[in-house]
Amino acid sequence: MSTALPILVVDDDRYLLLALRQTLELAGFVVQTFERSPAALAAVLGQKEHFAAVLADIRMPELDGMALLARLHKERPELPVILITGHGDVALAVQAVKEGAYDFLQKPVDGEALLGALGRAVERNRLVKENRQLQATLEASRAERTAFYGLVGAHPAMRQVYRLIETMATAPDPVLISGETGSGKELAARALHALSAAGQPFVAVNMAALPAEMIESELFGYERGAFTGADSRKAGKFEFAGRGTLFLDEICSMPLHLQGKLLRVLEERAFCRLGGNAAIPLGARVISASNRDLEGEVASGRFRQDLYFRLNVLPLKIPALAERVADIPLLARHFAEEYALLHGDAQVRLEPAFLDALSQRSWPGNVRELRNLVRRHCILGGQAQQDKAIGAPAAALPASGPLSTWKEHMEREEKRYLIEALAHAGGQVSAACRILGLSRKSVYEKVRRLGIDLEGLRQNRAGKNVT
Ligand SMILES: Nc1ncnc2c1ncn2[C@@H]1O[C@H](COP(=O)(O)OP(=O)(O)OP(=O)(O)O)[C@@H](O)[C@H]1O
Repeated sequence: MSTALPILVVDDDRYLLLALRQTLELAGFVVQTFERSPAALAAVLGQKEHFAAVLADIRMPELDGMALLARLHKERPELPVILITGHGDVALAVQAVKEGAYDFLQKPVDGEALLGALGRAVERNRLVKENRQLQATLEASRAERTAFYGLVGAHPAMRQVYRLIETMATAPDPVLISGETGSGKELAARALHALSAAGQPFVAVNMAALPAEMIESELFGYERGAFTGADSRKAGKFEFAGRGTLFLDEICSMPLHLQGKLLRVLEERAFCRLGGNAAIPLGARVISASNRDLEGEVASGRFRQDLYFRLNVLPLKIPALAERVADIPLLARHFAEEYALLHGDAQVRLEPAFLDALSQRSWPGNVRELRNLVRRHCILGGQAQQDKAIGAPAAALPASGPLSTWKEHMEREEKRYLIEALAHAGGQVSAACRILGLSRKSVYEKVRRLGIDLEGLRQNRAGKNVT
């Protein structure tokens, strides 16, 4: 410990003052003494000296030690004050410590006890100051943040999101993330997970991408024989999530009858596999997300109000890209860098005109759409036709492809999933039924409705067997 620290000593007893000065100076402190406490107070508040500690007699005329302590504690709360008390003053000294004194010493003052108390006091003072400096540095770097756990953005609205995520990470309650499609809801969920359950599983389930009949078994798992095709026990997403995070994306697509079941699970914090009775404790935190207005869904009776309240304990709104246009160049450069890194290419320079044009067009697909457009730009390079369009004034800019309707999107997903299962089953419908947990009737209905070439899938499989 450096001992060249300034200590203020105040005592109306001139002899004691002299003795204290000698002891402290011998120990290497720089000592300033006062016989009158108002002068001592003025020296501290006058800011001429930054004392490391104050040593004051408790009994003094004019301003006594307790009154001096009260003033110092109010105006310089971090400055340690040690009071010197007489024999009969122990109760008063205890009171002084309650009111903020760092310590007290009894007369006659023992040199060793004095140096010990002072050493501890200045050390604490140093730590408090250091901590304050660290906090200030941290605050400054927070205020300048341009990225946060995979989320890129320096707009105040995004910095507010970062702060909220940090706060929400300290509580175990459900979080409901809202925001337009492609605005970064899943990334926000992953950031929350990284801060609250790093090292534990993050399990994401997209309610809109799963056929309605499969959602229940996907979430809760099943016991052998729970339904036709359930020939072995299977764990569900709740189980896989363990003590981590279960991310329920597009929660508004959850069928009504399952919403009641999810509500019960969240309230009882336990669930059963389908066809089973054993209650499995729910250890994971549930984060849900919706790009539709859930309150509107509740009003129209498509979403249970009680479940909405249960999921929306901590609401987190991700702003649309249109609300943070200033972040577009930063995001575009980030995606160009990401592309170069992934493909081992030299980084594409993004021309100011290109960045300007990006900032002027509209982004119905939000950051996802921006990412796709920047990637296309990186792939096609400066000469490509698209580039001309991308670099053109806003009015001439095409969207990065028309968005399909909800129904078209769902049918595409359904078809893709069915083809995957059928291909996996070698075109055998009965085997695909087992994988999908669907009846033959409903698989044939889907094959017909979605125009899937079952024969082609079978031949493809046969061809593969031959070669
Ligand atoms: N702030 C961001 N910084 C960097 N990348 C982002 C940001 N926001 C979104 N992205 C990227 O955009 C894409 C879409 O993000 P994400 O899946 O999190 O959006 P979402 O809101 O969950 O979309 P949806 O509602 O369609 O499920 C991802 O590739 C993601 O990495």
